[in-house]
Amino acid sequence: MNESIVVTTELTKRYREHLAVDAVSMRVAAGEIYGFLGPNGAGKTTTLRMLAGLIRPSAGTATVHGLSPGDPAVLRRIGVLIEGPGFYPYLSGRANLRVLARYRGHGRAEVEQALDRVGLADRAGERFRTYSLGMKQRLGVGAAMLGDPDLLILDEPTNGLDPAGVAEMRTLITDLANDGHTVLLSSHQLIEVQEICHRVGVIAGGRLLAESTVAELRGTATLLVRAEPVTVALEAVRAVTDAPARAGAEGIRVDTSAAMAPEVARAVVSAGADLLELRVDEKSLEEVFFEMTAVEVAK
Ligand SMILES: Nc1ncnc2c1ncn2[C@@H]1O[C@H](COP(=O)(O)OP(=O)(O)OP(=O)(O)O)[C@@H](O)[C@H]1O
Repeated sequence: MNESIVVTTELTKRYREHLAVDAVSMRVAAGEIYGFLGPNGAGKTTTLRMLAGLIRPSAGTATVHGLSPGDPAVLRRIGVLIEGPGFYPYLSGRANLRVLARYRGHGRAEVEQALDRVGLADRAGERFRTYSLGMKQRLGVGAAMLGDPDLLILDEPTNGLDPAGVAEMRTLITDLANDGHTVLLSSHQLIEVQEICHRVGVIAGGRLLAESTVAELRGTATLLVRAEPVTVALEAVRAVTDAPARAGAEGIRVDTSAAMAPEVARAVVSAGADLLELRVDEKSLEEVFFEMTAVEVAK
């Protein structure tokens, strides 16, 4: 894997007796889109705030580009969108970014570059209050993009967007990663995470339950075989694979890769059974996520 940009070790945040983030050890590699995934109140925003240097951990450590999160050298290299920057409704998108740019020591050229990156160059002269929610969110990403930082930390960038807005944001984030930016985003919208993130960290109740690629998280695929008679088919399946196979109401489930499908089909047919259906049934990230977080809640 590429060089790690963000590394946390047992990172913890406690608010009085409440453990908001509980010993989280995570790693975000250069150039990847890392999805921080969890239900409401899981501890996503609190973790991102610690990484952005906005709040201090109660215990554990975090480094960004090998340095402490609040270090000025780090702040120059990261762009943050957490709980939306406050934009002035009566100023244009461009004027809003200019206000922020002046405050952060960036010039007008950087404002134009950021507007261009988030696809708002054509509408930059219009007042912020006339923007759609999707445009407002993109302006937020534009604000984070000022100075072209190499790491973007985006808290729920698609929150409240309609499907078209979600799709636009997804394209924007993918484009940014293709241009070499590293993106750490949080979300409870599993579908988008599944589609655009290279790796995900699943958090619930303050604890990081898993960190892996989406494919690894989903585990092996299941082949679903509907055939008659079931007993003949099950025996045939077991003769060609050692993978666990069981007959249930839907048919026979075989926990194996999709590549086994032709061999399983041949075995069932040559054993004399009628093959009614054969499909590869992959768990969606959503199913995995609910299974994992339900276990955590039940503890
Ligand atoms: N400043 C604070 N004081 C006390 N408790 C807090 C504070 N900030 C967050 N918490 C609590 O810490 C827990 C984690 O909150 P956090 O905002 O990090 O979750 P989240 O995963 O971002 O959820 P959401 O998607 O709802 O924003 C919650 O129970 C929250 O109430």
